[in-house]
Amino acid sequence: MTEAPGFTHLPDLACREFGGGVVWANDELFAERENLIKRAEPVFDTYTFGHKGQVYDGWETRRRREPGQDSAIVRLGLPGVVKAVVVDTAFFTGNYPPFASVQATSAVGHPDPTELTGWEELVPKSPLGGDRKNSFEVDAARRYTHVRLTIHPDGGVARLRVFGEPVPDPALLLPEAVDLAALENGGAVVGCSDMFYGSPGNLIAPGQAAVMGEGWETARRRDDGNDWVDVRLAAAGAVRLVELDTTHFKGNAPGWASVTGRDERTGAEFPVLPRTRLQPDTRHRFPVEAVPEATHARLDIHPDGGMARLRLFGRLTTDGLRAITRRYRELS
Ligand SMILES: NC(=O)NC(NC(N)=O)C(=O)[O-]
Repeated sequence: MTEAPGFTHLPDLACREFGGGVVWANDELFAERENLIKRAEPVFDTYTFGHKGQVYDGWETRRRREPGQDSAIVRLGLPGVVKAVVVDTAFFTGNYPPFASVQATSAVGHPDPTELTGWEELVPKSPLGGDRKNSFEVDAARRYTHVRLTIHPDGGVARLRVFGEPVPDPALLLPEAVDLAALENGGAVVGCSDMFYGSPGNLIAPGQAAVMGEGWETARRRDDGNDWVDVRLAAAGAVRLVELDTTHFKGNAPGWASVTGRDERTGAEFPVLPRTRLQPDTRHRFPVEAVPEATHARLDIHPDGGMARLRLFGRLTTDGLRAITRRYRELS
């Protein structure tokens, strides 16, 4: 164990605010895994007992009665090269894990946690101190997407920080693309199947959704149909990248989604994104092969559920840009 203050100026690639998620843990009886990547420093109140025991601001597993270890998997919000890991055991004194190890892997697309393979060791099984920041330098020149914290044999960890340098996927970098669906660019929701719990207008709002209530959410379907939303694009354009963000929708993300383009001038309809499996609480990004220009797009979710944001990045056509310019001049 070493002090690594030289790395703490780097971004925390796991941080919730950067899109990180604790996608799996084998146990979280005493305290929920999501606490591990909260940006705020951990806090503690004495004598706050809930149904399961003392309340801790961290991830805490039950006391093992058989040999073994406990693990939690974090999807990095910013995939990249890891330079240092901090296992912060703040306020865990009689119940911190005496040892921890950290593994990482690099996955393509949007896998289910059970599909992750190829784990590589970032930090070997190392002793931890209680109620302190345990820092470990990492020497691995590789882009990782997921990190797995393993505690030996059990106990509580307040925060896991993964300091490093982001490495973007060039397939997701589109020069000159704008969000054709965005409210701020002139996009509008013009129809939807259901808006029982949340307005579909939220899908195209600026910024990220802070909570589930800032997204679009339908009621549970009890028939064989599916929910959908229809968006009028800012102007005519060709979609190159679809972003479907299910952040905050953990037990109620749709299982699958598809996007269909439509050109209202000709009546043509064409697939933009075929029916694709979705993960809970994930900002999915799907590059799109060349598709015709559209004035509208319909998002179908199967069968129901909720979504935080829909982004349709693409290039405006010359006609589309002309229409936006004309409107701006007429109204300025
Ligand atoms: N007082 C405790 O913290 N006990 C237990 N933990 C919680 N959260 O209650 C334990 O056994 O580790």
